[in-house]
Amino acid sequence: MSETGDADQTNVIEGTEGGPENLSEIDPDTESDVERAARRTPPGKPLRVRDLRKEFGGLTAVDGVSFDIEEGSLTGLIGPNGAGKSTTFDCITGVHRPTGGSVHLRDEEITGLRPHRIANRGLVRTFQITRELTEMTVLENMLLAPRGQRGESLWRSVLPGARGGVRTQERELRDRAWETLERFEIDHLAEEYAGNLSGGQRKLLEMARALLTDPDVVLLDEPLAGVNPTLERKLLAQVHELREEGYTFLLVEHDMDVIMEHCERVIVMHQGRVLADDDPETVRADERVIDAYLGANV
Ligand SMILES: Nc1ncnc2c1ncn2[C@@H]1O[C@H](COP(=O)(O)OP(=O)(O)OP(=O)(O)O)[C@@H](O)[C@H]1O
Repeated sequence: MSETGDADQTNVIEGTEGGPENLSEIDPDTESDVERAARRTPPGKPLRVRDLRKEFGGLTAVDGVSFDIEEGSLTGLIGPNGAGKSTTFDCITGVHRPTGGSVHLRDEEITGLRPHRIANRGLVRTFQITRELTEMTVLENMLLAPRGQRGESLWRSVLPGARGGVRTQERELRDRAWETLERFEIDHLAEEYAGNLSGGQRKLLEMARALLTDPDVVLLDEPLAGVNPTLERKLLAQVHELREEGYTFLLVEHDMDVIMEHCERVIVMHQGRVLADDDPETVRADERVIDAYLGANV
């Protein structure tokens, strides 16, 4: 069965789909096995992006982006407005089907797969809590693992009809939901409607939901927007702790101080391309980066 063939059996929880372009996978290309092997991720680099492109009509939003992400790292992805950061995230996570290039997660090519398929393989991103989800409690948000997360397959396996151990799996899912809420110190809010949470608490919930399914690689999309300094410290401390446990993070964040202080590596995008990819100090001193930011409406 194709990767997209059974997608409709699941409920759409969030608007992560990029439209008709997601409905099919990228056509198999004609490259040789040797070329294909060269694009796979080497050991210690769970995510490899090669020559990624995305065009919207006549506009090239992502123009040949390549990078590898190190295991257990916190890498920042920055760039002025319109640089192509979100589109890159969307192409990696299957929200958009790339126009060209490839994405590998460990040994597997995930280019053009639908978001939940990619999540099932261990790459997730944080999603904003949508309006429907604000009308559910925090715990319900956790248990209703959103489309595009590994929990979906876990949840499906506890539905009637699944073979054996249904209660055990359901209990495990609940236990993990509680543990994750405790980890982010929002377990006391479990019965609260998500809509009643503060901006910062919602960000913690978004992160908890992404982490619920124990992913390998987590893409954080502006996790600190609207977060007060106390919660910001808490969130960043969690990210560092999780990193030490082996999770790998790629972070899009507009707060440059956070990026420079917390990431060991920074990828700078400008006009759809990678302008610099280095440690924070080197990036900060890079004339091309300074020019790109000075010339842009950041
Ligand atoms: N769905 C779309 N249709 C058409 N153009 C798009 C679409 N999404 C993004 N773009 C365009 O692609 C370019 C890159 O946008 P993108 O949102 O990826 O940049 P960004 O670096 O994330 O910017 P920001 O920091 O402002 O969020 C921009 O010119 C944007 O207008």
